[in-house]
Amino acid sequence: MPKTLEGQITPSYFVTKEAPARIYAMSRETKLIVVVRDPVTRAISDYTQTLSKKPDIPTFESLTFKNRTTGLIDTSWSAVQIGIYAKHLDNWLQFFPMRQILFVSGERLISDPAGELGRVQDFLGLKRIITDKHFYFNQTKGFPCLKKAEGSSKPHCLGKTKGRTHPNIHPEVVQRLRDFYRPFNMKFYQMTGHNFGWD
Ligand SMILES: Nc1ncnc2c1ncn2[C@@H]1O[C@H](COP(=O)(O)OS(=O)(=O)O)[C@@H](OP(=O)(O)O)[C@H]1O
Repeated sequence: MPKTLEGQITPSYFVTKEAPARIYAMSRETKLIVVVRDPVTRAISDYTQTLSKKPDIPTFESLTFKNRTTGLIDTSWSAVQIGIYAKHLDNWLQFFPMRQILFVSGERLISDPAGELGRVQDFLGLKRIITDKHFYFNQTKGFPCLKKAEGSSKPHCLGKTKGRTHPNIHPEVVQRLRDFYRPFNMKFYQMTGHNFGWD
């Protein structure tokens, strides 16, 4: 019988302080896959998702800053906090070696899904079964879609909650966030040995 791999997906694992110790206690051989994207876009996407559920929340700008005049960023706001990848990774590296962690680029998952999934398959020790021929780019959605969904002859695209239009954020605020994340991004590139090109 072929060996099977079991997996579980939860976006909050990566940023949960207790998660590495708990997973390590369960199985120290576990392979970890994390999808990361530009933390600034991630924060805006996060805010957009919350806004779609709670339209009355304050503006992105007012949540970003502790003090708008000094430009002091509120790092306790989860949309900001989650994007400090180097800090979260540090926590995982107390338990797991880098070779057991794969970071998938969210940007490349859109521009080159087969390439990125090639890395995932290699990391999991699987044959490269998913390739370019499984995808087509849907211009309307702005995302790649599967030519055929599993067990079906029909295409499959991501659901309508993906690719929500992000609100326009003042360029000054975006720039301030870019400056804030830069040192953490550099540290993250160093730790992973991979330049994600977010600057
Ligand atoms: N497969 C794949 N490839 C590329 N990008 C993807 C993919 N799946 C989800 N996304 C984008 O991730 C953002 C958060 O998605 P979700 O709404 O699914 O978030 S959550 O997992 O429910 O928290 C959201 O980003 P934005 O659309 O830019 O806001 C999703 O579009």
